[in-house]
Amino acid sequence: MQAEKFDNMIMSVLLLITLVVILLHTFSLDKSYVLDAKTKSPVYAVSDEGIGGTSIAKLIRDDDKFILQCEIKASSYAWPFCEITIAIGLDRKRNFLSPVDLSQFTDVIVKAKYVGENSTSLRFQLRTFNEAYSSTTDDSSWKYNGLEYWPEAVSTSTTIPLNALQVATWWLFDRKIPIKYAGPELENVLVVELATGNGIQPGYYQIELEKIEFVGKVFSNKQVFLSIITMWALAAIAALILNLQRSNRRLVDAQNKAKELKQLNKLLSVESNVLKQQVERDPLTGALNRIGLEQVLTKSLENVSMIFIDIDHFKTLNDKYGHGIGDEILREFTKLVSENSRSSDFLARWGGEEFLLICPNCNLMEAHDIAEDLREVISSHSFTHDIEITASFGVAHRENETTANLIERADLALYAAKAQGRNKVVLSENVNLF
Ligand SMILES: Nc1nc2c(ncn2[C@@H]2O[C@H](COP(=O)(O)OP(=O)(O)OP(=O)(O)O)[C@@H](O)[C@H]2O)c(=O)[nH]1
Repeated sequence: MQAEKFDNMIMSVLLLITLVVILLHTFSLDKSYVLDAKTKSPVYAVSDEGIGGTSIAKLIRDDDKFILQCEIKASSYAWPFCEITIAIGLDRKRNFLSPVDLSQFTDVIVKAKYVGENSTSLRFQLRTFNEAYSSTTDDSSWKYNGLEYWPEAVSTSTTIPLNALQVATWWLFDRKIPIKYAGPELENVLVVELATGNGIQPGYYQIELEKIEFVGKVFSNKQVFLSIITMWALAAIAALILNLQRSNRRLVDAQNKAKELKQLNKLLSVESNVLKQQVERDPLTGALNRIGLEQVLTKSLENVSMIFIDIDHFKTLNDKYGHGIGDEILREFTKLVSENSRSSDFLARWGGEEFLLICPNCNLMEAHDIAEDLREVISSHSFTHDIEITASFGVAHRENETTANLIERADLALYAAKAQGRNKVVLSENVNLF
């Protein structure tokens, strides 16, 4: 239960984290990189003058904008232009400084427009460096990633998705750039350019540039979803390990409990055996008592014979040696009879110095032989204090009769044995003869 609560709590925390991350990513965590009149990067006006053309460009830096004054002149140079160059990766002397990585941004908002009579398209370009094909000293080796567009007359803001930028094909062709580098690369931007468009007619043009703003998310969608998936995957692995540990612990607990129960069972079974012994056994001799005898006789035993045994003149023995010695003799007698009867036989103390030996799978003659052997063993045994005793035996085989009847017949045979002078074995069958 405790573990379940813990799991639910962890699950809720993970869900909450996932939700918060998605919400933050969607509605917040924006980043931007702004280039405006306050930028510290060097900003220049460039024209075709010097590369074969005669156009003149002049840059005025206002408080809140750049103004490019441009006189496009017809000349032998086929592609006259004027341009604002913001050298974000160069120093003031146009030396290579350090490129800026703009690849993590998704869009660029260009706030620029033509003012005055003449207007045409604008060319937005990012010039990038790749050591595979660029040289730090030759700016014509820097890739042209650009887009030409028509600025709105009213709204001066144009949003350009950065994935819409294309590499100038004339540059790819001129520089013999390998195809694998033919696509836009925005990792190492050195220069941001805003130039007049292609096919511009001679005349005076003025461009006002307020701001170029690169916008994007602090983390990319890929990063966010990868982190969420990683978090859930780690949580799943942790949950698996935890559950495995819990199962192992439960297994060990169960095994310990089973062991305890087994021990308890053993103890109970020992106790129950002791109790059974106490209930079914005679405390003095350890032979079965009447309850024990009854248990034996209710078993479905086959071919049962019964031997009634009575120690001769036990009263005299008691009188002579005392009751204590009499008890000792009874114990020793029981031991002797048990040791000299079959392991399948049952010895019970019927009362006083009287015993019954129940012999299953034993016909009358076999029972007679057992009794005879016992008689001899007893009479020849030297008991405690060198006492010698004898016993008389009445033997009966169970016929189709009640137990009481069988006992009575064995008792009668015993009586006959006593009558014949003791230390005798008499079969029930022969009782009537006497
Ligand atoms: N020491 C001792 N004596 C017992 C016990 N139970 C019965 N007795 C004695 O056993 C004697 C039985 O005497 P009797 O029934 O007269 O029989 P007996 O003296 O053996 O004579 P026969 O059976 O005719 O040979 C009595 O003196 C009883 O007191 C017992 O648990 N311990």
